[in-house]
Amino acid sequence: MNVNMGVSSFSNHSVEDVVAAGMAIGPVHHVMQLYSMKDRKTEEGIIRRAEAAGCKAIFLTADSPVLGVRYNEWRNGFQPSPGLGYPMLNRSPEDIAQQSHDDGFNSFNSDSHSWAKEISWLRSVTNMEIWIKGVLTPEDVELAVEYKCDGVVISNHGGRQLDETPATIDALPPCAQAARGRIRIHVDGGIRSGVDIFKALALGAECCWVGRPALWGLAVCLPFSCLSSCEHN
Ligand SMILES: Cc1cc2nc3c(=O)[nH]c(=O)nc-3n(C[C@H](O)[C@H](O)[C@H](O)COP(=O)(O)O)c2cc1C
Repeated sequence: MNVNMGVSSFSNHSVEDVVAAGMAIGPVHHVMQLYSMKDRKTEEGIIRRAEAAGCKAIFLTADSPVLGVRYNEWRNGFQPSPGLGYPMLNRSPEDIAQQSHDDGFNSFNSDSHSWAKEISWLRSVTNMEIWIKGVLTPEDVELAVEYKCDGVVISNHGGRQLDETPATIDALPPCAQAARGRIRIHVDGGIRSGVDIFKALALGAECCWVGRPALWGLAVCLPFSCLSSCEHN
């Protein structure tokens, strides 16, 4: 099916385990999602583990220097289920139970990132491809070209970061036009069927990513349903 897998820095399973599970079902390209972090040693540790596990690229998420205001999560007192930690951040379940989700997120992530600072640092520590996830404007596509990034993911974080962001399917065409073939373009957000994928490819994306459909498939019937949610939609 040519499915790729992106591993979050906040994943509840390690990149080593996720890559092993992916490779057990077929050739899967893995990428490591990264945030700009306050502690470069933690950030570099994630990069080294991703390289050793065989990830091809870093997806640097640019849209979350701080966590968005998430009323539902506040109302529900969102926390990962007991027993789940953040192994890529070396945080045990007990560690993360001691902080709210927002405080935990904001304690790791740098709120002062910039193109110049982040890209040159990443280039100095890894040969993996560098993609910027969370681009929504032609201006940012131009900057990604200028900073010699390998690709951009047109994404609004599934609409979970800021209210009122443009839909990615609307942001895609001007971004693809600005790219003029100089940089690779992927998209995510609201991709729910083959027709959605067709539209995204027609509007200039090379590839689509999905977030929630995989989780819904897993929640309903574990891995079989997840695969079937990819195959049938
Ligand atoms: C539960 C959940 C956790 C997420 N965590 C991250 C994350 O750690 N880093 C990140 O860059 N994006 C994260 N995202 C956003 C996804 O990577 C992706 O941009 C989004 O889910 C795509 O929209 P879709 O769910 O409509 O397919 C998360 C999304 C969900 C639903």
